[in-house]
Amino acid sequence: VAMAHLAWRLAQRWCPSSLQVISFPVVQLHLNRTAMRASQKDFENAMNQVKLLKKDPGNEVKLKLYSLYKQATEGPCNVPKPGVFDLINKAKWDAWNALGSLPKETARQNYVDLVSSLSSSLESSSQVEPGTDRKSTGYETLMVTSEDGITKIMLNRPTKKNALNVEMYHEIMHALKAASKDDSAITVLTGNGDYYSSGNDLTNFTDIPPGGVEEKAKNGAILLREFVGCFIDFPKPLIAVVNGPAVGISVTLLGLFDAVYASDRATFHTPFSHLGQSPEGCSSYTFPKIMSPAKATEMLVFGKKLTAGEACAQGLVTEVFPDRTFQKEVWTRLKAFAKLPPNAMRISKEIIRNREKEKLHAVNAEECSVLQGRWLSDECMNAVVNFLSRKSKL
Ligand SMILES: CCCCCCCCCC/C=C\CC(=O)SCCNC(=O)CCNC(=O)[C@H](O)C(C)(C)COP(=O)(O)OP(=O)(O)OC[C@H]1O[C@@H](n2cnc3c(N)ncnc32)[C@H](O)[C@@H]1OP(=O)(O)O
Repeated sequence: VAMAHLAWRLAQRWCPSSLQVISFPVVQLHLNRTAMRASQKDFENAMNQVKLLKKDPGNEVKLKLYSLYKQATEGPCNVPKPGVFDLINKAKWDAWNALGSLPKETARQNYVDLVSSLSSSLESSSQVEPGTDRKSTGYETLMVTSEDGITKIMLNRPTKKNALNVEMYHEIMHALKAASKDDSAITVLTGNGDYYSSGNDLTNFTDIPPGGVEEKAKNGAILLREFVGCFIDFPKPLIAVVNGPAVGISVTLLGLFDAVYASDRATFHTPFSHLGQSPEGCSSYTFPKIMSPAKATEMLVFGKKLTAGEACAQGLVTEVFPDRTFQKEVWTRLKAFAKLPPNAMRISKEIIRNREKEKLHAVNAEECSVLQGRWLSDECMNAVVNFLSRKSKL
């Protein structure tokens, strides 16, 4: 009752009034501006401008910016509606959904107009972090930067140990697609804070759609398959900089990276059986190949946690560095790699990956289908409930 009361009070504060205000000016802008078209460059400039605003424009404007950004980049909202208790994501979903079938170009123009009006009304700073060529904004759960020929995708939910919520899955896919087309030579995935990532956000299981848990599991499997597919198909050298402990899907995906550098503080843990789940990220195929079937079984079936040294000895990690010098040593090395001829690196990766691609996609499909069933099992549901009610941690 207390939860419902709290949710209702928060919903009153957040949603109905702000959403009416959100949708109306957007429609007006649409009518007034149909003749104008913002270019992709204008849109990118506007995204950078938002980052430079010194004053917080407030939640209502941020919701507008968010919805226009999503509409401009992904088109009409067609993702499942978050549950009533997931207030923030629900407010964002409502804002995006309120844009209906507004064309992408118009959303892009409206975004540019809104940012321009904010920039003139709020003081903005023209200072860019020194040495930063480009900073991608518009991400809620990531920090994406590009400099020295390296696009860095940093998982940015440090207070949740960089657990992957549904939004983060989508944003990583988006960032990978953008990185595959930008002018960087290599791409890096890393974590902000003390963890690399604690894996799938277990609250992903809580907002049940009208179609019930079956629909939730089906949507989860579709999302997971698409997500892992982006790693299989990523065309440039992809490097993991594992700054701290890694759990679940953040570990299994490492088998699809081209190099993995780890701090000696990192650990590698895939407690799938403890969670009533089964391996994903193609690990049922890559891990036995990388480390032998028996060692893979210890990790994937018995949930044995490896130190960074052990993971390196078994081939999952390329090299381990002392935590004290980790960042300096790794980035020095990556900057040198990024100076190599990018087309040669891309073609060499293609030759290595192409032999396996079909197999990897087939494995991915099978793993997702098995997991879809697992998510409906009592074993899995009990494990999630135990974590969420704080009865158990890893
Ligand atoms: C059916 C729909 C699915 C939709 C999604 C589809 C794709 C899914 C595909 C992948 C499926 C599974 C693969 C996996 O990744 S399985 C692994 C899942 N991860 C875990 O089980 C880790 C759970 N976390 C912990 O055990 C501990 O938090 C920790 C990582 C050992 C850290 O312990 P700590 O004591 O140092 O810190 P703690 O206080 O617990 O954490 C700080 C806050 O962060 C929250 N948090 C951490 N990890 C997660 C997580 N994985 N999910 C959700 N929340 C997490 C934690 O609750 C704390 O929050 P708060 O401060 O209490 O608010």
